[in-house]
Parts: sequence; C-alpha cells; structure tokens
Amino acid sequence: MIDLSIEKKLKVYQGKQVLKISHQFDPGSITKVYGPSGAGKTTLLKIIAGLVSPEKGKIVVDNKTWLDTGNKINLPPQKRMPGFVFQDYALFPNMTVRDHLQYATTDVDWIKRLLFLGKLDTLTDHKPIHLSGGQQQRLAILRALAIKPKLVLMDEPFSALDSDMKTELIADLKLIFKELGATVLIVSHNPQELEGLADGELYIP
Ligand SMILES: Nc1ncnc2c1ncn2[C@@H]1O[C@H](COP(=O)(O)OP(=O)(O)OP(=O)(O)O)[C@@H](O)[C@H]1O
Repeated sequence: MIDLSIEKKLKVYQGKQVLKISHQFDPGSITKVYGPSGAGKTTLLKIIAGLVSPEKGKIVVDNKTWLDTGNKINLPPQKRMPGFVFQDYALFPNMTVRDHLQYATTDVDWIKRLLFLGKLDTLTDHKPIHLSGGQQQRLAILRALAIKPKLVLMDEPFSALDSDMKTELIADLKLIFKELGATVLIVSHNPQELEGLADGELYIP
C-alpha cells in the first residue's frame, strides 16, 4: 500500500501553480496516471522516487515512511529504489544493451528473460545510438525491471512502440508485474492504451 499526500509548488509561467495530490495505491495495483500536459504527472513520479522534494507531504510505502516533511524525513532515491522508466529513456550512451542490465542485476537468467521479453536478445552488444526509438524505449523498460522492483514508475513507456509490439509487451508486462508483486504507476496520454492492464486510475487536473 502506498499512502501519498503531497503539495509541490510548480515552476510555471502560466497554468497551475501548486500540485496537490492525495491518493492511496493498493499493493499490486496498476494505476494509469493521466491529465493535461503540464499538470504535474512527471513531477509526481519524481516526487515518489525521491528525485524532487515537495514543500509539504507524506509518503508511506508498506508502513515505511519515505517522506514526512513535518518530521523532516526524506529518504534519498537509493533507499527507495523504484524501477523508473523515464520519458526520455535516460540510457547510458557508452553502455551496450547487456551492460545496462548487468549494471542493475547479477541474475543472468532474469537478464535473459528480460532480453527475450523486450525482443532485444539479438542486439545485446548494441549501444543506444545503434538502436531504434522503440528498441531504446524497450531497453529503458527492461532496465527498470532488472532490479525486480516492488514499485514501478513509468512515464509514457509505450509512446515509441507500434501497436502490435505494444499489445504483446503489455500482455507480458502484466505477468511480470504480478510475479514481482509490484505496484505500478503508468503515465499515459493515450486513453485506450492501458485497457486490460491498469486496474485503477489517477487523474491530475
Ligand atoms: N522540479 C520541479 N520543481 C517545480 N516545478 C517543476 C519541476 N519540474 C517541472 N516543474 C514544472 O511543473 C510543471 C509540470 O511539469 P510535468 O513535467 O510534471 O508535467 P506533465 O503532466 O508530466 O506534462 P506532460 O504531459 O507534458 O509530460 C511544468 O510547468 C514544469 O515547468
């Protein structure tokens, strides 16, 4: 269970000034996070990961307090360790596909399985510059899963995939999330894309 209540002043020129959200995420749930551009969806994921600090708020994950501004508790990202898929992938330019996964885990069987799932098993020696946009995006997803996270935060993770690839990958991810017992938040602009995957939603106006 994730119990979250935060307030963050946004650096905006026009539009919403304060991001204010209170929400509970059930364990093992998959939540679609949606809302207009600039609403603060990416900022919310970064706040949960510990990459951005809100002025006010509390985040409790499985009875452990990650953030409590009233009591000056703010765990650093390395103590939270969610699997994070960044909107711009944030891959390492000098690392091959295999390096990205080996950097995150020593479990060779898990790496093999992920490479197969992401259809990157024939491209293990390629660096990001030699991958297509869709392949880079799949690598970003695999890297996030490599640490077998209990919490997965995904920012527009399927935007570069064609619809067949997306359907197949989503079906596989559903099984993997269940196996990991992961709680998942997925930011998506596409209302249909997560049908059959997400079992909850959070609208950020
Ligand atoms: N660290 C930060 N602190 C305060 N404000 C921020 C921070 N990062 C981004 N912002 C501002 O917050 C607003 C919301 O940005 P954010 O990227 O979270 O929106 P979004 O809902 O993900 O948008 P999009 O759908 O276009 O990706 C923007 O105006 C941005 O300038």
